[in-house]
Amino acid sequence: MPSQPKPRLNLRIVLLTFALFSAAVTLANTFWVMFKIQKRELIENALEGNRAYAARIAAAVEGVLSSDLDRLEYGSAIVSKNFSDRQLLAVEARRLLEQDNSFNSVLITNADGTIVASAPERLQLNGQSLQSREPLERRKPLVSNAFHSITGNLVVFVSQPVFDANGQYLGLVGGALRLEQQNTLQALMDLNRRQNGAYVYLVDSQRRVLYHPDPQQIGRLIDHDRIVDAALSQANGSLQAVDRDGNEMLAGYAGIPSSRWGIVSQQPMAVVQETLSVTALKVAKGIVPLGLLGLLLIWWSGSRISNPLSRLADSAGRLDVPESYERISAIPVDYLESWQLRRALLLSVSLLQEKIGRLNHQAQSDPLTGLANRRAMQDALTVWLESKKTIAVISVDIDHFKRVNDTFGHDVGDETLRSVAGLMKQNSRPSDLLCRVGGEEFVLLLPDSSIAAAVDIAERLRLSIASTALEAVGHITVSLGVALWRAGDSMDDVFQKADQLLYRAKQQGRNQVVAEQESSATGPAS
Ligand SMILES: Nc1nc2c(ncn2[C@@H]2O[C@H](COP(=O)(O)OP(=O)(O)OP(=O)(O)O)[C@@H](O)[C@H]2O)c(=O)[nH]1
Repeated sequence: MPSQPKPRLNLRIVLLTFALFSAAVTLANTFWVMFKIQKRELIENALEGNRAYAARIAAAVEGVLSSDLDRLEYGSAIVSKNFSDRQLLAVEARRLLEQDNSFNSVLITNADGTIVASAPERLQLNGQSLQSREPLERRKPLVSNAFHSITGNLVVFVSQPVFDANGQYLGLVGGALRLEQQNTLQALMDLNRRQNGAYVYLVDSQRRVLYHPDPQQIGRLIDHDRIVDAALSQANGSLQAVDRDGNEMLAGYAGIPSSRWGIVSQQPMAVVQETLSVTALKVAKGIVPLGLLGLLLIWWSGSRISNPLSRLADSAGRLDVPESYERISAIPVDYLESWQLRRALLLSVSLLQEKIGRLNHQAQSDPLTGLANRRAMQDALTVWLESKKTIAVISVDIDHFKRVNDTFGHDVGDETLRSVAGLMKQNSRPSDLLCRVGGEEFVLLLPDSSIAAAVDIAERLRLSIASTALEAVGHITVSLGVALWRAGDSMDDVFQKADQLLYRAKQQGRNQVVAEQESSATGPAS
């Protein structure tokens, strides 16, 4: 099977990363959508506000101009009755000027455009020619575009033609509005100054600025500006566009039909962006604590979900450890999948440990007799030498076992070995360890035993074997050597001693026990 590298990510990291990532994306998305909606709304509101504002100002300007025309029409009617009376014309010009603040100067010209009366008189305009020829040619009520007057001021000229009773054109009565000076138009516009970076300006049909909150801009020509184009089309609407100075603007526009002028009310997009940034910051401040709480909650619940799985996975890698079953049982399982996994693992632990136990038993026992083998004896001694004060060692060897084999065959020999093992079990305590260490050699280890107690057991075993008639073989005997290990002794020396005592028992005629200290053999069974 091809070996794959061990994955470095664990479930907890995957789960938490995914959950936190999803939450963060959802939060960011919500914030982004809110931001977009808010932006759209602010833009639409600004556009609609400017459109409505431009329409309102246009209507007001239209009202001012039409009332100026009305006043001049009235003056025209008065002077037409006696146009040759210069005194009358002068009085009427003064009256029109002083009536209110509508005009900065009032002129009356004859049909050639020569000024025949004017106010204020200090300007001394009488006898000079009218700069703008258009009103003379058109012979209609007219609001001009801006132009430079005789005195060099930038003005617009509002005029009414003067006809006699026969309909003959006599000249005109007109009022000049100086764009840089206070007049009703200026007063109206100044009254309507706007907040939040928004402002209004007025252009004539030739794109010249007639009013602007920044006086520097008055008289300037605005070419190539979509917003001005829209205003001069005389429609009322709104537009998001870049102005001539390269600033993105949210503009409303409206036309003034009597003069073909246009009004623009506009607000830099940057102001909306700024409002938006402030709102976004407020929203973020509101969202962040709640968002953090949510993320903490996800972190906590993610940990709770993944914790049992992590612990189960960790335990799955160490099923062979003896305390596995208890450790896995202690893992809390709150949901079905973890419960199923725990149950499966517990089952695996039981099966595995049962199998390990079986293998251990097989590895540590003698297959013929079922007694412990040398390895098991070593393992037991490793533990006992640490914890026991004494261990009695009884070495057992069957007498003339070769004869059994030779006489009855190997199988009967094996059966005899099994019978001797059975008798050894019968004559020992559960705490004793019975081992087969060679062909027909056995060792009994008796923990916490005295030499006398060990001799008793050895003797009982000898008698038991000698008195038992085995099938096919009949009676056999064993010889035994008994030695005692005390804490601090060398175990190898004690085994050697037990073997020497056994050898002595053989030499002394077999079927007897020879123990240390007394060094006396208990006599053979008679
Ligand atoms: N059937 C059988 N015989 C075995 C086994 N292991 C060893 N033997 C035999 O046990 C016999 C041991 O014989 P010896 O060591 O000469 O000693 P003995 O005949 O018992 O004589 P003494 O020990 O001096 O009383 C040999 O014939 C071995 O072949 C076994 O597993 N099964």
